[in-house]
Amino acid sequence: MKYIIAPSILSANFGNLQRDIEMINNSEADWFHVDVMDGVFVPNISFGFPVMAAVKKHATKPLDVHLMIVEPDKYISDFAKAGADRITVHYEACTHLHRSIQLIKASGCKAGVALNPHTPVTLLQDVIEDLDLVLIMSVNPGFGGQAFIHNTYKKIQDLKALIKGINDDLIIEVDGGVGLQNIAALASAGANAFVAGNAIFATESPTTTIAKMKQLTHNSVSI
Ligand SMILES: O=C(CO)[C@@H](O)[C@H](O)COP(=O)(O)O
Repeated sequence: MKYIIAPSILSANFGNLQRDIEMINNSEADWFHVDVMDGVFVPNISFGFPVMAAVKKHATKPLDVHLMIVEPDKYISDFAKAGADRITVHYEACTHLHRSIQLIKASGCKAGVALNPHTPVTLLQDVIEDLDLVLIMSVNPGFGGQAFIHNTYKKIQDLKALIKGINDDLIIEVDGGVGLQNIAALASAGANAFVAGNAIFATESPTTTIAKMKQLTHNSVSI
C-alpha cells in the first residue's frame, strides 16, 4: 500500500513560503496540499491564483488543491491552469456534483470530492466510480490547528465498504487534526492519504515529522 503525506501549506510561513516549499521538496512528503478558502463556504479567506502559481513555480511535487469555495465550477479551469494536479470540490458546495467532477477531469486533473464532518459517505454512492479521491474532513473546514473529530474512523470504514469491488483504487484522504498521535490508526482504518498542517509546520523539524509519519503509516496494520 502506498501512503501519501500531504503537508498543508496553510500552516506554512507565508513570509518565507519559498523556503518552506523547498523544505517540503526535500522531504519524504508526496504532495503539497493547497487550501483555497473564499470567506463564504468557510468563515476564512486564504489565497487564490497568484499564490498558487507561485507555489507551483517552486514545488517539485504535485499540488493537491482543496477548494473550500461556493460555485467551484466557475474556477476549475483557472486552478488547473495555475498548476493543480488534483482538484477537490466540496459535496456541500456543488448543486450539480456530477458536472463538477466532469469539469475537473476535462481540465486534465484528477477529481476529488470532500465531505464535511456531518455529511455521510453514502451520498457519494452514485458518483463513486467517477472519483479518484474522497477527502474526509476530520475538522470543520476553515482553519488549521483544530481538534480531530473521532467519528472520522467510522466514516473511513464506511467509505472502504462503499468502494469495495467498485473503485478499489480510490484514494481516501483525511484532513484536519492529523498528526503523529493518530496517523497509524487512520491508516489502519483504511485511509491512505494524510493532510497535516500544524502537526508538520509547527514542529522543530518538519522533515523529521514527515519521515515519522511515513514510518507510522508503513507500520500500520489493517483492521
Ligand atoms: O482544510 C483544512 C482546514 O480547513 C486543513 O487542510 C487544515 O489546513 C489542516 O490543518 P491541521 O488541522 O492539520 O493543522
